[in-house]
Amino acid sequence: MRIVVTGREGQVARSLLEAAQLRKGVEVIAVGRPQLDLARPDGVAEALEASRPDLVVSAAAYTAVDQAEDEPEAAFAVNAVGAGKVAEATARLGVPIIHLSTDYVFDGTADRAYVETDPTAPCSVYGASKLAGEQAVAVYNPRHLILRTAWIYSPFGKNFVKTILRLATERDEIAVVADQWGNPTSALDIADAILCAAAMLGGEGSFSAFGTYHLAGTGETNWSGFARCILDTSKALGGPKARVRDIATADYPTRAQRPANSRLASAKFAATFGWRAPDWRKSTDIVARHIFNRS
Ligand SMILES: NC(=O)C1=CN([C@@H]2O[C@H](COP(=O)(O)OP(=O)(O)OC[C@H]3O[C@@H](n4cnc5c(N)ncnc54)[C@H](OP(=O)(O)O)[C@@H]3O)[C@@H](O)[C@H]2O)C=CC1
Ligand SMILES: Cc1cn([C@H]2C[C@H](O)[C@@H](COP(=O)(O)OP(=O)(O)O[C@H]3O[C@@H](C)C(=O)[C@@H](O)[C@H]3O)O2)c(=O)[nH]c1=O
Ligand SMILES: [Mg+2]
Repeated sequence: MRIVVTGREGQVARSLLEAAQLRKGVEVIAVGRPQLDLARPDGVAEALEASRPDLVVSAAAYTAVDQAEDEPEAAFAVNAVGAGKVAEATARLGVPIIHLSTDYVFDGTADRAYVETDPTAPCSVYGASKLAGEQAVAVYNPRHLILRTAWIYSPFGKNFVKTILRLATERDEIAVVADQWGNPTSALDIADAILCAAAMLGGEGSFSAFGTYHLAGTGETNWSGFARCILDTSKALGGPKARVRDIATADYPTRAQRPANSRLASAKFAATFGWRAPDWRKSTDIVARHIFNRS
């Protein structure tokens, strides 16, 4: 099976490329700028056709949450129009699409983990642009899996784990918000889950459970708890050390508003695909070992 993933250097794209190396019968090809530029929709179909996919993983996105508040047109061009173009191209090629979306489609006012049927109400431009992307993907290709995930970290690219490790080399104490709750999710786990789902989509027998799924790490924490776990792990592996101080969201002003509760219930994905993420602490340890070259 030939899987084409959009974006070359993204966390999910790089994790998929790495995961595919360990599997027989799966080839992952990453296509990104300049060949495939989601902000220039005219070339999207051509770039995907040229890579002859059996399945497309739509992972590329405008992911700068605060910056999106200042350039909503750019965020919507990539996350809504661009995602729709990718889906349209897959429909024309007659192949399914696995599209990545986010917990930030919710406003965070629920007092429990969100399920797939909960009403969406994004409180940021990024969240709104990703929601518009979900809707476009669903319109253009009925053979879609929309995977809403959250708080992605990995050995690759920019993410919270790498930011906290960097800050720990610069400071003795790091102040981190303790009133936003969610599920840290390793991109290495997402890649594993995607390959598991892809095998079912492309396997014998007709797959019919297309639709929207939540797919996040097992267990929940807040950003401060996540930072503590990262630094405990770092200390144990001989990496940088720092203390974490709990603060409130109001003490850490940002351009974009973020949901106070963005916990996702991933039971539907587990029931359909027989795959569940490891505990988030276990996955944090694995990613930290990759970063420190200690796996
Ligand atoms: N990061 C997170 O915490 C979360 C992410 N998601 C979603 O999961 C998906 C994967 O996220 P992640 O791997 O972390 O993303 P990254 O931010 O690591 O990577 C984004 C990728 O998108 C590419 N990209 C950005 N703009 C364009 C464009 N105009 N044309 C083509 N490619 C472009 C980037 O390319 P380049 O390398 O050239 O910059 C990069 O490869 C995204 O859809 C995101 O919205 C969902 C929940 C949480
Ligand atoms: C670096 C830092 C962040 N924070 C806070 C800010 C924010 O509320 C939280 C996380 O910071 P980030 O910049 O990683 O947050 P953010 O970029 O909003 O992360 C989001 O990215 C997009 C793409 C998603 O789809 C989401 O699931 C989520 O992962 O921690 C601190 O309190 N102290 C710090 O030192
Ligand atoms: Mg960020």
